[in-house]
Amino acid sequence: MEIQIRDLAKDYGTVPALHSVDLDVKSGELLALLGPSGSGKTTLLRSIAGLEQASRGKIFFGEEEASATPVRERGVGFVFQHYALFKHMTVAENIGFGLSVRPRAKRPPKAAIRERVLSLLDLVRLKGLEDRYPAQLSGGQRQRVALARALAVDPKVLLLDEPFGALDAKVRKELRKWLREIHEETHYTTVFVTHDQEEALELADRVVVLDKGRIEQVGTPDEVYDAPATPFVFAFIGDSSELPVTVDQGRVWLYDRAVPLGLDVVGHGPARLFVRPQHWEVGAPANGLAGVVRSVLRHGPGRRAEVELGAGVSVTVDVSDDHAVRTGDRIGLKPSRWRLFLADGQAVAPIPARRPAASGFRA
Ligand SMILES: Nc1ncnc2c1ncn2[C@@H]1O[C@H](COP(=O)(O)OP(=O)(O)OP(=O)(O)O)[C@@H](O)[C@H]1O
Repeated sequence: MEIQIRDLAKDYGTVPALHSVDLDVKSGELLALLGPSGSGKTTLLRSIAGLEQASRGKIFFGEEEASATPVRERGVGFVFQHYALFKHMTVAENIGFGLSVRPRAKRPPKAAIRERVLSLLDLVRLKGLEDRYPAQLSGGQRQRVALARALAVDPKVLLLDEPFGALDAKVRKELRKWLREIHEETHYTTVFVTHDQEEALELADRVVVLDKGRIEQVGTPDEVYDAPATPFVFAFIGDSSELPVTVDQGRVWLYDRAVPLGLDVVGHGPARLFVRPQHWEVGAPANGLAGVVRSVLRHGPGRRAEVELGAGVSVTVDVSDDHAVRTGDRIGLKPSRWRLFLADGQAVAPIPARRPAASGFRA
């Protein structure tokens, strides 16, 4: 079931939480809503569910206007971060609940409900735990039950609000893998909210990056990481350094020094240059932007240096172990990949991406 969101806006009194959001969710895809706290992720998800009344705009499930359909009839499966299962019901009763409370005419026979519950238990890898009570499960197991309960009624869309947010890092990682596997098996159209970029990039087919109630970018994990569309997305996803530069006659200047970008750029005026730590080439001071190494710290398998370029500008640089870079050294830096945004937020030139992004320069 595809979802179309058109010009959706939501205000809480005078506080705008969503501004004119347009979004298409493809049938069968796993879409992440990613953004900092207060960016509107939950409001968007709850609006899709019908739990929040939008101030303006429309939502379609397929051809049908969902925004005109009562919540109960939207056919939405919802899993919350703290979805309290019914404590007095067993796992099997919890999962079968949605089916067992259907009106008599639509309610499957008891044996059919039992069969559906057992197959869902199998799907969420909890076979054998059907007679336990929620208090006898771990947090991760409870979220699996919550997902099975949401799936029991065969929803048109599945909505997950920080489903693993309350769990520890190791369990989160396991459940991430598990959710991806379940998605491969079931292909429910799924939208999930997370503020954890690693979770979004690892799990989702596409990521929607939100800030202040607006969509900044929609793209595959590779697209949002390799070719961020806006300065916000570049700064928010992955590590990066930002240099306040000026574009003049095809060259990019950090104050009075030309930044060695290897090609000319189109545009004029103040701009923001973004570079990821792994995209600096380290050489002699005369061979690039000269700077002084202020610190070198271990970072995963390699090392990461803070390099001061002067005038209060520092950048973070990954250095391989065989580079003898030490605190106090003077080195020269050249960006191998970068992205430049003019003051109006437009990208001047794309980063050569692993997966080719739209290429060419802006006129
Ligand atoms: N019931 C409410 N009443 C008033 N303002 C609200 C209400 N719910 C959300 N907001 C405001 O709307 C904006 C978006 O909130 P929302 O919960 O959608 O953000 P979020 O991205 O999900 O944040 P978080 O990651 O912290 O949950 C915020 O400014 C928030 O303070």
